[in-house]
Amino acid sequence: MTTQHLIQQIHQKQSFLCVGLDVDLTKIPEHLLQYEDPIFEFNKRIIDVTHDLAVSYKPNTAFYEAYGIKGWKSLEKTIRYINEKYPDIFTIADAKRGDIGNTSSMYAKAFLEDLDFDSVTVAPYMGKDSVEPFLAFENKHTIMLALTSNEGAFDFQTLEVNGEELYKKVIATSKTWKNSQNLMYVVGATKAEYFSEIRKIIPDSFLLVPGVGAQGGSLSEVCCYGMNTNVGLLINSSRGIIYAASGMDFAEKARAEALKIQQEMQRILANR
Ligand SMILES: O=C(O)c1cc(=O)[nH]c(=O)n1[C@@H]1O[C@H](COP(=O)(O)O)[C@@H](O)[C@H]1O
Repeated sequence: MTTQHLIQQIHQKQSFLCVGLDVDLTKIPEHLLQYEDPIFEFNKRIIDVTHDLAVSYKPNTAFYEAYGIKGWKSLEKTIRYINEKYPDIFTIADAKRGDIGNTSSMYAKAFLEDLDFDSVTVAPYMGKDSVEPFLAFENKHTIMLALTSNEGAFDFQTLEVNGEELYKKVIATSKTWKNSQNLMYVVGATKAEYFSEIRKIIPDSFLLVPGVGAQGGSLSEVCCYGMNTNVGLLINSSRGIIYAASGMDFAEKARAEALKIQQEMQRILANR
């Protein structure tokens, strides 16, 4: 999907919500466990009730890999379902990959070609040659960790290196890589006060922003400091939406949570 298409979807739906499909079999409604593929059944229901409120879905691959080959099959069925039924949705494989070049090429093929996601998350620790293989795919996007939502972000990312914080150096350097126009960046919603500084380095890039909902980040603060003229934000909530309830009404409750966020987004878009 092109960035232009994503922007168009954001305006059409008045939403920049990304629903995180982090499915844990111990948390899904019991009545779904009788199906052959409970994870897929859960996802299908969540997707069907939120697709008009969200522009993106982000399965975190850990939640599928944890169930071995069955989990991988559920992931495959989920992405095929979205691509066939809701082709205007921007899909993110949250896999946080990155390795020496030839290995990264294989990771990129797995997620961007075989599974046909629109994007994949990568960790930048191994540098240029570990990220560039992902950037080679036309109309696909590589979402690189910049400043993460967790406490451990302060262990390395904010350390000063030659007078500059490491995360800033990483972002600025990534702009010099081949096909860097295909880069987006992860910035945690729990770090709203950093967005202005980040926007000075990458004013036009899309930012994937996890950390609202269960991690307590503020949507309005993130928008205040992080939004650009194209909106430029995809705000992710996983647990806050998909586990809104665990009974027979889980899908309606998930929709109600997604609707709350979408309505707040609509208000923010109208007032900017
Ligand atoms: O890359 C991510 O998506 C990510 C980066 C980050 O800094 N923090 C973060 O929480 N995430 C992911 O975003 C999702 C957040 O889930 P909830 O906290 O349940 O909304 C999980 O899949 C995390 O792995």
